[in-house]
Parts: sequence; C-alpha cells; structure tokens
Amino acid sequence: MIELSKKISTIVGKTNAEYGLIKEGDRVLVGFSGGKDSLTLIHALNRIKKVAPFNFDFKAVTVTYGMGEQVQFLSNHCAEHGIEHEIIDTQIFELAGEKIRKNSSFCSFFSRMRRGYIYTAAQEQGYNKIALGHHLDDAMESFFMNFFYNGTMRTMPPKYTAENGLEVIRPLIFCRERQLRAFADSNEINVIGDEACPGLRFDVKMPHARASTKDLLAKLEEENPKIFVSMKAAFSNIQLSTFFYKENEEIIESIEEDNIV
Ligand SMILES: Nc1ncnc2c1ncn2[C@@H]1O[C@H](COP(=O)(O)OP(=O)(O)OP(=O)(O)O)[C@@H](O)[C@H]1O
Repeated sequence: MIELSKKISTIVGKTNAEYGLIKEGDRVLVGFSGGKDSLTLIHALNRIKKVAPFNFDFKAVTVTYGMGEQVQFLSNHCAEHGIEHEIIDTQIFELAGEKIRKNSSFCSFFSRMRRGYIYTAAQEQGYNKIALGHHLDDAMESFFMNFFYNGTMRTMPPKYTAENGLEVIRPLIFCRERQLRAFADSNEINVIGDEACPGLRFDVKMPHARASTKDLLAKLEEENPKIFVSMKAAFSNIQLSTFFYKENEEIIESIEEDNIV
C-alpha cells in the first residue's frame, strides 16, 4: 500500500484547482522516467483519480534511449498499482551521435527527442495533456540557470500549450524536491537515480551549471529558510515595467521549449 503524504496530496490538489490542470474528460499521458519525481506524480494522479469529483484517464509512459535500459520493473510497479503503462523504445542514443547540434548539451538533445516521442504517442492515441514531474526546486534552478548563464528570465509554468496544441501540465510544480524524495524513501520504492538523463554520462556543461545553482540555492536557504516561499510568490508578482525594455520593444510571451534548461 502506497502512502502519499497529506502535504503532497494537498499541494497537488490545490495546484490542480488553481491552475485548471486536469479537468473532466481529460486524457493525460504522464512522462514516467522511474525517478522519484515522476514516480510521485503517477501516484498523486492515481490518488486524484480516486477522490476527485471529475473523471479523467491517465497512462504512464517511459521512453528508453536504446542504451540497454532495463525498465520492465516500472511496468510491474504500475501493474501492481492499477496504472496503465507503456514503454516506448527508441534509438535516441544512436541518433545523438550523428545529430547533436554543436554547443547543444546531450541532456537537452535527449530531452527534446524524448518530448517528441511523448507528443507523438499522445497525438496518435488521443491524449490531450502531457504531465511532467517537475517540482519547485526544478523551477527555481531553471530560472537561475537561465538568469546566470543564458541571459533570459524564464522558468517552468504549471501549464502551457505546446505548438502542436497539446497542453503540458506540471502538477508537482509547487512541491519541494525533498518531499518527493521522502515519498520514495518512506515507501521503500526502488527508483532510478537523478542521473536518469543519459546525457549526464557525457555532458560536462549543464550538470556543472545545475549543480552550482543547486548548491547556491541550498546555501541561501540555510541562511533564509523562507527563501523558496518568497521566490514562489515572486513568480506570480512580476513587475515587467521595472525591467530594461526599450520603448516599443516587444515582450516575449511565447514558450520556446528548447530554451528551457
Ligand atoms: N525516460 C523518460 N520517459 C518518460 N518521461 C520522462 C523520461 N525522463 C524524464 N521524463 C519526464 O520528464 C520530467 C523531467 O525530466 P528530468 O530528467 O528533468 O527529471 P528528473 O528531475 O530526473 O525527474 P524524475 O525523478 O521523474 O526522473 C520527469 O519528471 C518525467 O515526467
């Protein structure tokens, strides 16, 4: 029996209601890497499905990269908990060797390709939403990585519409990473580690940026335990007119997925 903390259930329920993530009749394809985040996500959605006053369907999907990954245990886990699951086997690893763009990190290549396979599966099978397991620490790290290294201020929204019309939702976006880790630990579930992005075996650029951003935020949080509360509030209190825009300059509102790190 899986125990999902009241805290996670409450946060996910509230996020779902406030941002209109999952509604009556939705068909949601959930990216399930087998890591602690997407593992929590499938169980959180399973719980919502049981208690929510609306009906929706969801299926977990795991993309493999053609690197000999063993993911059958994820199908077994889903079957045990009555969650539909599909494994999409790909040759992304082989393609990476030929197609990787100069200066583009392996991780972003893998993630772009993976997203492509998930979108295609959703469109072919009639799913209208894609759910991903990003959490608040991811959103903050992504923001500061973009801020420090990419010269842009952007992060990960709870919900957006991709160019192909599919809605991408992040039901865990207000959960802290440590809550998700605690979920996996307390239920003694075998998870795939954080090095799940196979690109990490080769890439030296982004992991360094991510690791140092993570360290920085951890240090700042030690000094100011409320820092994530403030940063979260700041993300819905953006005062655009105080930035450095020139007259008539257009404010970019579109989501260019490639630039999300
Ligand atoms: N191989 C995969 N197959 C399907 N979905 C995936 C896969 N890898 C990642 N995802 C989805 O993309 C999200 C973000 O991926 P990323 O690699 O940044 O995750 P992560 O922070 O390691 O999370 P997780 O603990 O879920 O692996 C995951 O939470 C999951 O929803």
